[in-house]
Amino acid sequence: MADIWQSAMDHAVAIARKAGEVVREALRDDRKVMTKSSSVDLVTQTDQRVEQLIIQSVKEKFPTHKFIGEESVAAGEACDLTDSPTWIIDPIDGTTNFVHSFPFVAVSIGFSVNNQTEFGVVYSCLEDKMFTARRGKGAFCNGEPLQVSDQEDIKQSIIATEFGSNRDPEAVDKIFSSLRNILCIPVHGVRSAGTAAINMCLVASGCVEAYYEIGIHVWDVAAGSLIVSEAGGVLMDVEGGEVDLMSRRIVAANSRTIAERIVKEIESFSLPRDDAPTKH
Ligand SMILES: O=P([O-])([O-])O[C@@H]1[C@@H](O)[C@H](O)[C@@H](O)[C@H](O)[C@@H]1O
Ligand SMILES: [Mg+2]
Ligand SMILES: [Mg+2]
Repeated sequence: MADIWQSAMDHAVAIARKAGEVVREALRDDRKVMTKSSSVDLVTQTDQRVEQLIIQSVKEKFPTHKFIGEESVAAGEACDLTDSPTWIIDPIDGTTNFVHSFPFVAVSIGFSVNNQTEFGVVYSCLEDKMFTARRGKGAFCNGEPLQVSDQEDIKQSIIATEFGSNRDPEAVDKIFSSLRNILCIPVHGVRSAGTAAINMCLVASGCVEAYYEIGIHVWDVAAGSLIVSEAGGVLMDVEGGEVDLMSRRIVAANSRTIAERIVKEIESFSLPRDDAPTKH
């Protein structure tokens, strides 16, 4: 039976690759850096240009589809996920890396229908790695199948996390307390790619056993979540319940065993949900 979303996924792959060319080109120029929620929450004109490139191209082919775009939300658009076909876009995941020419920068495009992610595309622009997943049909990198690590011993594992852009001392204390707890299990190591989407693709590729973070947004993880699941991985909330992509918290792991072991060490805290009503 024909897959009604195949043409949309094909478009996502094509536009992600084109966006990656824009990102690589922009790395050759000076980047005008602006800030959003704080002095360390960076955005550039390239983030904004790439998001508009993706959205305009989709509107031409799929005029009834909806969007959740990081920079559109930053400009005041709603972050509401409905049953409608919705493109969940992070035009540059790893903007701080992009500003500093640190070589892990991704374009992330998730696609949701009836509140279920149907496909995810993460293009690692400088590695030229196209990570894709279609619900129920596996996860791939440049067409090669992905499989999570089979490591079940946390003490033989590498764990990825990020420190985000939250500099509130109480939050930072919990972030570092969780990091200390996990490091002292002990694990083999902790890594930060600087982008949630690439961290999740590293889980899907079997390079790290788990990634966790409190502070992410739905656009950071929508595509990566399906790529992890379709590679045989597990998603969980940082307190062990079902993952909620709007909750700003996630654990993505190769197995429930590793996920539950990580959860035990995390000092969790809550943040306003992505879909919380915006205060006017
Ligand atoms: O802003 P951006 O580069 O698209 O996304 C980034 C995320 O990928 C990362 O996990 C988080 O720690 C950063 O604070 C930032 O949110
Ligand atoms: Mg992001
Ligand atoms: Mg971004």
